[in-house]
Amino acid sequence: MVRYQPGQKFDLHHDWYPTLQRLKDGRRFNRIASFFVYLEDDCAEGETYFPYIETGNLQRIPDERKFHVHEDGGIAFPPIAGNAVFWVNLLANGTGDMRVMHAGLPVVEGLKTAMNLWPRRYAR
Ligand SMILES: O=C(O)CCC(=O)C(=O)O
Ligand SMILES: [Fe+2]
Repeated sequence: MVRYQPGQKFDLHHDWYPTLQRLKDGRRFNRIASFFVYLEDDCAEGETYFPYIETGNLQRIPDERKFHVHEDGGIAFPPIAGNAVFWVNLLANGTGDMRVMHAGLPVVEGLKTAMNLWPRRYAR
């Protein structure tokens, strides 16, 4: 769970681990994908921002309320309670994909609450 009050943000990062995480039973894993679910959207701004995702070849006009092209490049998803963003974190060879770097832009007013679900890929 993440919760933001006015002025709070989450700086640019990726959700995948640079090195595999190790469990007590010895298994090692990374976060293959992310589901980011907005639970509370009673706020101004606070978009989830992906600076390296381009929309150049979109086949249809997107709904601007769901996401928009950011003025600095990339795309941004405004928090809408009940909506979720899904993306894949790892390349086919298991290493992290830099294109899914993202940030939680500052919340200017109100509260934003959201939940992360991180399915795992285990090393064999
Ligand atoms: O708050 C956001 O929009 C992004 C949060 C995030 O990236 C995370 O919790 O890993
Ligand atoms: Fe994240």
